[in-house]
Amino acid sequence: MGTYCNIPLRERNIVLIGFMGVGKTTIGQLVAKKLYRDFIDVDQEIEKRHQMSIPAIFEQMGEDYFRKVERELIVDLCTNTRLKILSLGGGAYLQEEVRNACLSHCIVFFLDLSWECWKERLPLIVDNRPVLKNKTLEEIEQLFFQRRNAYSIHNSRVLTNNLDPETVANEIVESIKWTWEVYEPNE
Ligand SMILES: Nc1ncnc2c1ncn2[C@@H]1O[C@H](COP(=O)(O)OP(=O)(O)OP(=O)(O)O)[C@@H](O)[C@H]1O
Ligand SMILES: O=C(O)C1=C[C@@H](O)[C@@H](O)[C@H](O)C1
Ligand SMILES: [Mg+2]
Repeated sequence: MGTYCNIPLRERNIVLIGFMGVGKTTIGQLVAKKLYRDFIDVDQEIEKRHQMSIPAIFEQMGEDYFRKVERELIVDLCTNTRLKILSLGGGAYLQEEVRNACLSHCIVFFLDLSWECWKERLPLIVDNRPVLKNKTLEEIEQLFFQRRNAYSIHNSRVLTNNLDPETVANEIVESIKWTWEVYEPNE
């Protein structure tokens, strides 16, 4: 765990990363409840601040604008808040500045899912994820594997294949409590 960070482990934000639809929003909410912490979903926060849906922001303001807003919000949350559960949008972690902010201030969990399992999720999410719009399944598969390079830089990975959200959330909570106990045991 980064020794250059002076925030106690127990106070660091917990960040969930991973491809669209792996469950960052669903599972982040559950983790927050279980740890009695505030939950912030970066996509939802951007929608709230703009009073617009993500697809509308992409359409009317463009992806570059969205990425800038996303980056600035995440860097701000990582730098200026503690004790939160943060679920990122699926593409946020592709930005180096986002990775650096998350890795230097927070504990980063990569929610992983096999391509075979992910494909079954596609119908649930395809309508409101602009990045998937007009892409063939082959193109989405390419994106899925390309993005793994960025997601592979994390503190902890949870493989979620065939696990329900509750089970994944419990695994994350156990893992984080283990980390706290090992690195910062209570007196
Ligand atoms: N472990 C799971 N098992 C089955 N379905 C799940 C699981 N986790 C999430 N889902 C379902 O998959 C869909 C996408 O989940 P969710 O919105 O949490 O993904 P996400 O990672 O936040 O996506 P995005 O990157 O686009 O924000 C939802 O319909 C959710 O109910
Ligand atoms: O993976 C992506 O690039 C995205 C994922 C969503 O969470 C949203 O942030 C948006 O639809 C872009
Ligand atoms: Mg989400």
